[in-house]
Amino acid sequence: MVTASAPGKVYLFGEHAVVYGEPAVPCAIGLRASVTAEERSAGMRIQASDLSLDGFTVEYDGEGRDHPDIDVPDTLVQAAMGYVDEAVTQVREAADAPEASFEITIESEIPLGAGLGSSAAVAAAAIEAGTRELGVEITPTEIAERAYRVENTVQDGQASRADTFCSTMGGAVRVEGDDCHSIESPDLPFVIGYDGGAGDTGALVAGVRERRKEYEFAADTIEAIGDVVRRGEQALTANDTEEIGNLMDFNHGLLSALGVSSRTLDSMVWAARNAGCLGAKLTGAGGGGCIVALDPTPETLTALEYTHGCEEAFRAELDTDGVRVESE
Ligand SMILES: Nc1ncnc2c1ncn2[C@@H]1O[C@H](COP(=O)(O)OP(=O)(O)OP(=O)(O)O)[C@@H](O)[C@H]1O
Ligand SMILES: C[C@@](O)(CCO)CC(=O)[O-]
Ligand SMILES: [Mg+2]
Repeated sequence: MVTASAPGKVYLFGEHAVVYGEPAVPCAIGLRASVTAEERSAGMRIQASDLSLDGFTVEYDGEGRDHPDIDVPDTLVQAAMGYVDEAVTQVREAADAPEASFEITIESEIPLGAGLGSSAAVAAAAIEAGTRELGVEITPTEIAERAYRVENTVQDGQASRADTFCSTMGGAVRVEGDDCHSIESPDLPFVIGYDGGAGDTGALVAGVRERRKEYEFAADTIEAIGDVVRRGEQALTANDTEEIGNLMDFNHGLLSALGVSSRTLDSMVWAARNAGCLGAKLTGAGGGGCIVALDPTPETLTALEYTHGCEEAFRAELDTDGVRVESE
């Protein structure tokens, strides 16, 4: 039995545009997803207690699938299982063990579908745990590549390597197409606001694709996000947190124009700005979920705690540890 974990992330800059080849800078944070894999002789069994309030267990054997808790909607089970199914496919391929079956248990501190990269963390941790359980050690680069394939399949062939590379390597990273590397980042005072909701990454990415097809200025907006990221990288190198904040504000406006913000995300962004943060933006796919603000003072955290629509506000720190084995 092997347990591996991987961190969630916030985007300083560049989500969505990164799907079209612009650069992005996500940073891993200290909230992790843990996946335990234990080989079984036949039939997969998956336990994912964070997926619904009551939690549920899914058993399947590759042919059909039944889930004993009949009150869990099929769509939730399907959506939920996509990432795990694909991660298991990657494990079997990496270990050259097409018949391998597992009992998989997922436990996560990362809210689901909220822009903090829960899917990438689950994929990376599942690949590490599953391959190790089969006695195969793969490099972080291969874990990142295989976790990317998981996201790309579930997101209908439209995913970037940003979330999966960041979750696998930890720390701050820069991703542009298939060019992925770790970068130096100052310790930034992240404050996260969470509206308790979620957005479907695949659907939001598809929405941006439609907008981009319909309006050429939406394509320009995506390029403008790329320009913001390039300026953001200079600000990071110069350790200029004020400028990083300004550029995060700009980035949020452009994401809003692409249609991926929401009323509560905007309220939280404005609450943070009114509290005097250095900058604030939605993080991840959007539609609902989390914003990230920079504020070394307690003001933004307090303001978010009193903001209508904000369910939870907390500080987060850059986590330099990527995917790691917890026990074997
Ligand atoms: N704890 C978990 N247990 C099982 N599956 C999970 C868990 N956390 C995430 N997942 C899978 O990831 C999906 C959510 O991924 P999605 O990409 O929509 O959001 P996210 O990764 O949290 O946010 P973003 O991609 O915007 O950063 C869930 O529907 C589920 O399939
Ligand atoms: C919206 C997106 O850019 C980030 C989701 O966390 C999608 C992706 O990069 O695959
Ligand atoms: Mg995701």
